Amino acid sequence: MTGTVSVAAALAAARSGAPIDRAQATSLLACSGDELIELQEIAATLRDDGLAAVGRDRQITYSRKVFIPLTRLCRDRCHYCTFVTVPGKLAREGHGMYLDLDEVVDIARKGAELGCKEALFTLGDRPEARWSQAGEWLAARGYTSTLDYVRAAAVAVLEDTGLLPHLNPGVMSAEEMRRLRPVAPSMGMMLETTSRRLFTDKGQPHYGSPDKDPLVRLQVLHDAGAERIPFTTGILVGIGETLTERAESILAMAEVQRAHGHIQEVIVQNFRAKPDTAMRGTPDAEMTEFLAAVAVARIVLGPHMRVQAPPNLVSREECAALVASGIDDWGGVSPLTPDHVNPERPWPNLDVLAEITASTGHTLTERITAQPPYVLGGDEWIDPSLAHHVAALADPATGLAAAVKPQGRPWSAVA
Ligand SMILES: O=c1nc2n(C[C@H](O)[C@H](O)[C@H](O)CO)c3cc(O)ccc3cc-2c(=O)[nH]1
Ligand SMILES: C[C@H]1O[C@@H](n2cnc3c(N)ncnc32)[C@H](O)[C@@H]1O
Ligand code: MET
Ligand code: SF4
Repeated sequence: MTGTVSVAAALAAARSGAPIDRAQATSLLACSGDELIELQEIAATLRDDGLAAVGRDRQITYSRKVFIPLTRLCRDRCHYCTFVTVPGKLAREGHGMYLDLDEVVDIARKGAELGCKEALFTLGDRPEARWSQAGEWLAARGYTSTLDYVRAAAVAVLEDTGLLPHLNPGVMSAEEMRRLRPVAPSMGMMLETTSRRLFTDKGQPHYGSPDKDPLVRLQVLHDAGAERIPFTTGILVGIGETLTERAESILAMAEVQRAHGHIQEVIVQNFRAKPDTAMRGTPDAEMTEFLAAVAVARIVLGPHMRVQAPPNLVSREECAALVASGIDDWGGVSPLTPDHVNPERPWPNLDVLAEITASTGHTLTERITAQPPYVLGGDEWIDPSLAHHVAALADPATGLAAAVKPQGRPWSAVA
């Protein structure tokens, strides 16, 4: 057990660029007032230096995307989740267990018209393990699992629209990721937290959700690294984790990145209570704590990590505070589809986001789903089966988005 560290000593360590340990990170996560301002300055300077060093002075990126909720059925029951539903409810509302391929392609095609370049597949984890209706729906169409269907849907999007899939289907095995790698330039799964207590203890948000065991999630992160998949992860702030647990979660992501180098971005997402969930009475993540978490993530993960916070989960003024805390990416923003995970929080219009970003002295810059170093990294990171699809949307000089509209093109597996 490390002892407590004074905030002043932890700030001095952060300022000097020394590695930050658990006790120091915990102490920094508690900063408020003038100390928070100092913490934010350290983090923002680190971000600025990192971007300048790679020739991207003051660029803050986003990915123009459509959100494709392939299925809302899930074997888990996270207490904060409003996305998850049950077969009876879907049937009553006249919806299928999954989106059909033509529904998927229809969303992507409308997105392509609006210049979207990413198709974000976010879905429930392995619903067939809990719901026979899910397994039957898949079997009737010749699919062996939800992830098998994700692969087919990604191929349909690539061929019919040219959008690049980003897969966020929850826990995957190494073998499942290997099968999906040729159809998506990037994938992701939030670590959420390393707190095992939030999973093992009755009444806690991850109790009863086998896919939220942090040991399982850390294994996924390591497996994705071994498979050389540009990977997005992150933490959910304010679900009942202590500051020490929050510090441990950030340090764990840094450790994974040191081992494999595949973490293309880290999302720091604030919990927002939803009325129809078990956590409806839990207060939203507190803004001071959230800003400190963003800054500590930046400091621990370093100048070359892309640190992302979604602009739709805070106010306009708070967006500026996120920039001041060291983010350099807004994540996926859609001119078409809602954020189905946070349906009550519309994205700012892209002109407004550009204005907000400009007001902080930065330039809003469009990227594609895989972050520039991975786009430019060739075969090590982008499967050869996707090379043409990616090249069609990327600026070859920067690895960011080119000024083009996606177009469908045939996809085939390259051995
Ligand atoms: O609209 C959303 N996009 C989410 N995204 C997508 C993200 O906004 C971007 O599309 C990706 O970062 C593209 O690089 C996630 C992606 C992941 O890999 C893991 C978690 C998330 C979480 C969300 C989310 O809650 N809402
Ligand atoms: C897709 C990601 O969205 C996040 N997520 C799920 N529910 C909420 C909520 N109520 N508030 C904020 N983020 C949420 C989780 O981190 C999940 O992994
Ligand atoms: C809708 S939540 C995002 C995808 C997956 N079910 C997870 O929790 O990781
Ligand atoms: S957060 Fe993801 S894993 Fe948890 S219930 Fe919702 S869809 Fe399922």
